[in-house]
Amino acid sequence: MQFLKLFPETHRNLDCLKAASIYVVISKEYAMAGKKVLIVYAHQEPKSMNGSLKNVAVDVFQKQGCSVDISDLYSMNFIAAATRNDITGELCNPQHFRYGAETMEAFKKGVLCEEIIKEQKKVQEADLVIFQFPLYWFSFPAIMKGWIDRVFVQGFAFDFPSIYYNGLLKEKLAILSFTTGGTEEMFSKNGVSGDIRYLLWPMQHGIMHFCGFKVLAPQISYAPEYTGDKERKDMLLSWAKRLETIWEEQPIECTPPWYFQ
Ligand SMILES: Cc1cc2nc3c(=O)[nH]c(=O)nc-3n(C[C@H](O)[C@H](O)[C@H](O)COP(=O)(O)OP(=O)(O)OC[C@H]3O[C@@H](n4cnc5c(N)ncnc54)[C@H](O)[C@@H]3O)c2cc1C
Ligand SMILES: [Zn+2]
Repeated sequence: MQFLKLFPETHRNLDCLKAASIYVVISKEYAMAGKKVLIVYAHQEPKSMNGSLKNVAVDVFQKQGCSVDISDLYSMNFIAAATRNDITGELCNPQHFRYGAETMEAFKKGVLCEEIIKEQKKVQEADLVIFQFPLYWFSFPAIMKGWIDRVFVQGFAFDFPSIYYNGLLKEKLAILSFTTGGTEEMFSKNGVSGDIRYLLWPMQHGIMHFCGFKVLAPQISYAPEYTGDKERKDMLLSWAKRLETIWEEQPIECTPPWYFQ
């Protein structure tokens, strides 16, 4: 108060400051309100931890006024295998089938199968793609890997030389949110499974970054089957908390030192 008497101008300045901070809050909300999120979700059981993590994300984004699309791969009976059936038109070379070359051509001609076209549209519209899955053999479950194999077609997700920082999906963000069987300690540098970042290299760098995505730090929910209910609730809360400010996050520096140093 003494300070305000000495500097009466400050009243006005404080009002300006208040107005500015309200403006920042409103503009932040405005900025995230129109955002579009795609959750690519791979779990067979809605009551699973992965199911709960997916639901938490849907809740938070809907509260933010974002639109959320979900590709629930098991419910969709999504086909994991990359085959000739993915091309509905004539093949360029039926004598020697090359999946990559044929799907690239089919993408250009608009003759990929309906299932792939639908998923590509969802990716195209999304600002952020979240991959929600249980870790299977240090990687994605087959159904999700199949989604990647079939949806991230050359010409759509990447081309040459449009890879990594020039990948065709470079305006988008990606996050891997996954659960593990192993504990955090097992996935440490000196643990039996080695640093979790070693296995993130093919998934985050080899796939997401290759296609141009800006990669946000992964959300790892360690060993939910082996912790108590309180710990699981905390994992869900920390995901919800993180998602509240997800649009302000900076991507990781997705280069070898992040993974291997
Ligand atoms: C083929 C295969 C390969 C695998 N490879 C690996 C591997 O390489 N490395 C590795 O570490 N692990 C591996 N695993 C283990 C796997 O990653 C874990 O089993 C999985 O991540 C656990 O997640 P979940 O969602 O399936 O758990 P769930 O068993 O579905 O859930 C765990 C617990 O959370 C509870 N829960 C759900 N929702 C809530 C809620 N809202 N609040 C409180 N509790 C809740 C459930 O009731 C349950 O008790 C593998 C598993 C398989 C089948
Ligand atoms: Zn990278």
